[in-house]
Amino acid sequence: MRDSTSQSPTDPRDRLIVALDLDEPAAARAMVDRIGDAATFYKIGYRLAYAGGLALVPELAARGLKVFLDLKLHDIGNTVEEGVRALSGLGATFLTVHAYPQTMRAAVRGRGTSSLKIIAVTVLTSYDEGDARESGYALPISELVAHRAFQAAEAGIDGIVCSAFEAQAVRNVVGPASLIVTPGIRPAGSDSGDQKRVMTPGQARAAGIDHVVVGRPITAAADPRAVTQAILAEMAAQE
Ligand SMILES: O=C(O)c1cc(=O)[nH]c(=O)n1[C@@H]1O[C@H](COP(=O)(O)O)[C@@H](O)[C@H]1O
Repeated sequence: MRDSTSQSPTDPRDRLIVALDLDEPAAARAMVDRIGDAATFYKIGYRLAYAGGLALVPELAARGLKVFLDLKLHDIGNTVEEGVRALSGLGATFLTVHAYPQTMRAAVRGRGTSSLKIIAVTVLTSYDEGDARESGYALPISELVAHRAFQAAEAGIDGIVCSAFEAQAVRNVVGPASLIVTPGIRPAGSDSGDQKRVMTPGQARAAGIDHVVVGRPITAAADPRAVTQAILAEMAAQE
């Protein structure tokens, strides 16, 4: 399997990003403590960020953990650029923006020389072809994702969020140095919820992704640490 990406994780635990989609920082801290050293990379989305969770970014970073700040920014260029600039010193490793050319170029300018990696969200994993058509897109999802991945590469973006179904096509477009991050990941037998383009951790790894994002299957589990370890073991079996 392809595994020569220059930015690909060296610690296998970094391949799994646990989405801390919880109501408050105290709940997120408790979840991080329960998972313990099984996970090294956490995602803070806007549910938690708007409830005081931005303060967790430097806090988790100071504990040696990596943070994916998933704010999915999209606005006029100046607002995105200055917003990214304001976020770039927090200590996050990844920040998401929507994959629109103006937005992506502005985010790259705002990131400047900081080590923050800008990750572009192509087509949400909760969308199927009908949802994309309803939103006014005539292209099939696979083509829309590839189109946006191409534009992301042109804009100097560091990585792509897509579903694992599009991972190989995206790799062909962005090359080996770009990161591919896939949510919509479900261990076999677990509830898909609102996700529509879904793969298992092992299938995603075999498809050449760099990182999977998993939230509810871990955070809603009776034993989040055990589920985390099982997902990592399933991915390691594909190495
Ligand atoms: O940018 C993301 O992280 C994201 C993009 C996408 O296309 N689909 C998607 O599910 N996500 C996020 O990934 C996480 C998936 O959570 P679960 O469905 O609970 O595993 C959520 O925090 C979503 O906001």
